[in-house]
Amino acid sequence: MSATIIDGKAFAAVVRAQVATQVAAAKAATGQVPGLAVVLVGEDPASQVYVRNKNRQTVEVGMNSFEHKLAAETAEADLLALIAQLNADPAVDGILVQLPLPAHMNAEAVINAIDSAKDVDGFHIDNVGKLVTGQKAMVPCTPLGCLMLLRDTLGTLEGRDAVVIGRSNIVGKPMANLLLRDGCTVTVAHSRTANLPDVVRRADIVVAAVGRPEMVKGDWIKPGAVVIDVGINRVQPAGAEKAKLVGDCDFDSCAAVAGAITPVPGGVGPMTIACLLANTLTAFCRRHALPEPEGLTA
Ligand SMILES: NC(=O)C1=CN([C@@H]2O[C@H](COP(=O)(O)OP(=O)(O)OC[C@H]3O[C@@H](n4cnc5c(N)ncnc54)[C@H](OP(=O)(O)O)[C@@H]3O)[C@@H](O)[C@H]2O)C=CC1
Ligand SMILES: Nc1nc(=O)c2c([nH]1)NC[C@@H]1CN(c3ccc(C(=O)N[C@@H](CCC(=O)O)C(=O)O)cc3)C=[N+]21
Repeated sequence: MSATIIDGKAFAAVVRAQVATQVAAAKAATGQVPGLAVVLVGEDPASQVYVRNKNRQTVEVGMNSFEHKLAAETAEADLLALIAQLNADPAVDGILVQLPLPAHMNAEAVINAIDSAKDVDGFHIDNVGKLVTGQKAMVPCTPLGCLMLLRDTLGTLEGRDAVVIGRSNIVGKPMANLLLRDGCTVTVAHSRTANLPDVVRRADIVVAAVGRPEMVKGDWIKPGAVVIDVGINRVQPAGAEKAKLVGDCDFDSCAAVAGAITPVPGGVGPMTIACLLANTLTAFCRRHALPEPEGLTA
């Protein structure tokens, strides 16, 4: 194996420590601490794990955490009423509605009902528009975490060829826009892309956000490229009792060729939560007309 392993877990701990320091300073300046409200509709076990982790880490950095659990059959109108209440609550700086929502709800309408200043996921149409046009926005947590890891690994991203595999609104598209803003030449690949391995072979930076276990193989990777694996796939290995977590990249074969690579778990996942806390602090600072948090925004 030749690649450097990018330790997202350790980097995320550094980000959280920076958030904690700046939360303490914000508290000293205002007498208040940032608050994050997380709304979970239904009982998806994976979502429950994330929400529990978010809750614990929010409290650890000195913020208030407000958890709202609603039954899967909750009416959309009731969820919208809760969002209206959180929008109006001065103790709440950030609102995250865990996705996916149950099928009977219109996720777009729900997301756009969140006050865009409190939209710490960066999914509200106003924040998407601001990101694309280069205005100050709330930047989606997973792509922001990937950007931090890439800047730390490579320094400037200017002039690099980047291939993002996946075009979702949550990961692929905002990732592509952030890389474009940092000066990369960006290709966005997806399920209809022709000759995907050849497209990926051009890349100095590969971001895989596909949701297909171990799809990206080592012989797709240009020697020395930086590989960011966003995928979180729970698989059941033959003969093994416990399910395990794998990424969208075949780790061993990619690590043999890449210059640097993120592992799963311990790569992008912990950065997503750290960036959620960073965004909540950013929202608090903007609302209280404090300076932007240092080193925590895109
Ligand atoms: N680490 C973290 O914090 C997070 C991890 N994730 C993980 O990242 C992965 C992607 O998530 P998300 O973006 O929400 O997923 P989506 O399912 O919304 O999007 C997947 C994208 O991959 C593309 N795709 C699917 N199959 C192929 C294929 N065979 N070849 C090329 N492209 C393909 C799809 O193309 P098309 O548009 O044509 O259908 C789509 O654009 C998942 O594993 C998810 O669990 C997600 C969020 C946070
Ligand atoms: N509104 C909304 N915003 C999100 O950001 C959002 C969401 N909905 N729905 C689900 C996805 C997924 N997601 C992850 C967060 C942390 C880890 C994470 O911490 N992963 C650990 C492992 C955790 C484990 O063991 O299961 C790791 O990769 O090391 C993973 C995935 C955020 N998402």
